[in-house]
Amino acid sequence: MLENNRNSFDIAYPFFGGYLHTKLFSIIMKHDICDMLETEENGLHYKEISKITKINENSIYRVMRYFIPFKLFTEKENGVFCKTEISTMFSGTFKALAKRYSNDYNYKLYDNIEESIMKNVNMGPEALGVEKYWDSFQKYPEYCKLYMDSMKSYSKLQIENILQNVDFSPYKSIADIGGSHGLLIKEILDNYQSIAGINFDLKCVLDKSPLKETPRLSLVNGSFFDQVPKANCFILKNILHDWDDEHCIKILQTVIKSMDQDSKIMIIDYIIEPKQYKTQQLFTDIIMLHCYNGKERTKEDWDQLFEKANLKRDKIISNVEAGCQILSLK
Ligand SMILES: C[S@@+](CC[C@H](N)C(=O)[O-])C[C@H]1O[C@@H](n2cnc3c(N)ncnc32)[C@H](O)[C@@H]1O
Repeated sequence: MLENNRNSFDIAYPFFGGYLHTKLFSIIMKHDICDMLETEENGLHYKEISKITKINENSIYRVMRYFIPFKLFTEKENGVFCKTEISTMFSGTFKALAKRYSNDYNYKLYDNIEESIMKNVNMGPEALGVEKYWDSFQKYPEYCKLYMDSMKSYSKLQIENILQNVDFSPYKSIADIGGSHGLLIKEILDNYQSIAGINFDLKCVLDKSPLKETPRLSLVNGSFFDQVPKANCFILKNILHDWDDEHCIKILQTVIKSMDQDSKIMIIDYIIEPKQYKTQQLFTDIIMLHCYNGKERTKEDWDQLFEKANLKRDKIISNVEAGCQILSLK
């Protein structure tokens, strides 16, 4: 009976306790506590953690202990906390994503999510006091940095897979439209010595990127609603899901103007499969609604969009880690 009760609580807790859980997790991430714990064997006493972070001894002990059932830490001996597979993840691959999503800006951003859901309109920017989500980057440069770092680490999860699945050799020039940190185009150029690349994004984003121009890499700023540079291949990775169909068509039309006869557009985004829902896709679908009026799309949604933009889908290359690729022809 007791076990049953515990199980029921474990199931029920994330539904009503998620806010507290993530708020506590944000303290762990803000103070880089996962990084402090060296190995799964050698831990750190909570009094040491308290000294480094300046968090009260008693309360940091209770916060660390809180996360033990969630396997974020283990407590080897009284008061000594050690790393686990999960905290290793949060000091590596998922560090930047976790920092961004558990950050105070995100709490501010989601404060009015109920309004977005009630109206099916993106009210997120209003919560941040800006007209469009992208304007928040100018207003809060430190949030822009968190965002870029998170997109970079998310991209790292995708890039290896993209390079394995896509042959870029037919193209002389590739423009990554909304390329942000520029990690993808840099990797493509490193792998294909004959290709010239362009990383295209808003000025405020490129100004923050450590990426530098090289003889084969140009950095071009501007808006994809106005004009994009000419290229043989245009990559739109995690771009169209940020926008409703009407804006996607405008973006695609801008790209079409810069295409020549043989140019291709490569869209790298999710494809929702109704009978195989994935947590990650449905999570970002809600973010898209609240922040941008965008959405994650099914294959049918994509095809309808392409039809409206006068584009024909060439092929779906493959399902990859954290994304899907679709090739479109003009
Ligand atoms: C979700 S991020 C994707 C970044 C990158 N492609 C990736 O997959 O990591 C969307 C990008 O679109 C850019 N963006 C938003 N509005 C834009 C506009 N009007 N013109 C050009 N880029 C824009 C943002 O600055 C951001 O870098």
